[in-house]
Amino acid sequence: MTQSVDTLVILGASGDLTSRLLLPAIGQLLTDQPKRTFTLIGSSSDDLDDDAWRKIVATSFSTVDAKGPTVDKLLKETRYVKADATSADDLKGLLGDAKGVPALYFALPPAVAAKACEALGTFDLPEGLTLALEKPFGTDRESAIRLNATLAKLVPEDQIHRVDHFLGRSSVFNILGVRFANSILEPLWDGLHIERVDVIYDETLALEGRARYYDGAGALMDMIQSHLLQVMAVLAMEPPSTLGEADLRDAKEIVLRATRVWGDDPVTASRRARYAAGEIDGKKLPAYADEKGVDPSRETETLAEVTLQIDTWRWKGVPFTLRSGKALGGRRREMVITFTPAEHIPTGLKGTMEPAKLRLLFAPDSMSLEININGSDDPFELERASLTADFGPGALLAYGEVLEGILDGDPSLSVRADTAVECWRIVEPVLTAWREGRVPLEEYPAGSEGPKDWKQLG
Ligand SMILES: NC(=O)C1=CN([C@@H]2O[C@H](COP(=O)(O)OP(=O)(O)OC[C@H]3O[C@@H](n4cnc5c(N)ncnc54)[C@H](OP(=O)(O)O)[C@@H]3O)[C@@H](O)[C@H]2O)C=CC1
Ligand SMILES: O=C1O[C@H](COP(=O)(O)O)[C@@H](O)[C@H](O)[C@H]1O
Repeated sequence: MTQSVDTLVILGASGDLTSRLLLPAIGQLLTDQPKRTFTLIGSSSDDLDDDAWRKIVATSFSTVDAKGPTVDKLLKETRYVKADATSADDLKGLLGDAKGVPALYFALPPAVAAKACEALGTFDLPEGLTLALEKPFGTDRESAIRLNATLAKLVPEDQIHRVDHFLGRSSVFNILGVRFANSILEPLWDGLHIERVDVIYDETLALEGRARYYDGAGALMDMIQSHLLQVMAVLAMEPPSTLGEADLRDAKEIVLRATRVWGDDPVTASRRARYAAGEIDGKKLPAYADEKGVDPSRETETLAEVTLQIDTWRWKGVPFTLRSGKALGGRRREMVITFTPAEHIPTGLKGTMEPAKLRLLFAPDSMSLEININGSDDPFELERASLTADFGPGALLAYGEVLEGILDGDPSLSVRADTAVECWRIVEPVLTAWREGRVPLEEYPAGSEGPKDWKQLG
């Protein structure tokens, strides 16, 4: 731990991200690493006072059983400042108030965060200021380029953290261990031995009152353009020499630069759908279009699927399909690597001929390698067996890993400027085809597996 930040200012302190994910991660980090000391300031446009804010912090901390003198000290000293994040005067006041080296965490809707960055360019910023921006970074490729240019005028690139909390998930660290700490998988990790790769993140959660943000984003921008492309990059990248910031981020960037929509045809390579009324776990859910704050004419998708190709020797001909959706009947969150079928099964063996599959599951993290083995009764009758292993949950929550990087000035887990633009470049043809109505918006009942005729992945 070489902490470089003295005061963490969260803009958007009254929002969902702050209370549900950031504050619990801070509580856990301080419980796990009690030598850390920093001041926390919460800020948003809401009329809160210090006591109300402390209550929010304490409630979030209690969800992770945060305790110890460092936690108590932070709780006692944390303050709330009402501010408009897009006002230069308010931001100047906030930063002027911060002790030592500050970090600004933009837990704000993306358009508001972009305006806040422009406002920061109108006055002198404190030495060492760190900026942490949430995904989605910008709202399209052009705006991401503009936002990068604005940020580059404010602070050096290594003080900019474009947060993608999936990069802090133990599931992503597990890919690195399984792939690069064994000599049995990496030689098979290419188009000669792998038929397809699917990354699936189906949630049972629905809109959860987030229309203000989600209705302008949808499943493609919310999950695929950011998180799932990052996961795919780690699955597909060349083995890096180290896990240092430059090696890791270069390796991801190279693979993303080679990625494009399968066959350059977004119409056949993508699908979108929106949930209709239904039921999940005995709870009735209204149609997405009827949720509070949703404008149905925007045709925002709540389930998206895109197939990509990676133009490298290693991945020629291998489809990578990324899928994510809300209000689905079951939580299915996994990366599935389907190997090519055996070249020749000796005549005399019968039964299942399915290719081997490696499944890496997100939280709780586990893996299973599904293979064909001889049957227990008849040795000539093949059966399916699964070799499984559980991974530990990791010492820190994903946001704890991310915050640790921010507080210690290590950008390894953050998305680099060029990569943020690349991710928009990859999905842009799909966004355009959808906007032009060239891919129909289908429907699925909440609580189902998605539209009936969609092929099962993995
Ligand atoms: N929620 C989640 O699960 C996740 C969210 N994210 C990202 O985090 C970001 C925030 O999302 P989320 O917390 O869900 O959104 P919310 O709408 O719940 O919260 C947004 C926050 O921003 C504040 N805000 C909006 N405009 C201003 C302004 N001009 N000045 C000051 N404060 C302002 C709001 O305050 P007020 O209510 O007073 O307007 C509120 O505190 C998004 O980019 C999202 O993609 C990323 C991962 C997960
Ligand atoms: O960034 C987001 O991620 C969550 C899913 O991540 P999890 O770690 O909470 O499972 C998703 O629900 C949300 O819509 C999205 O903004």
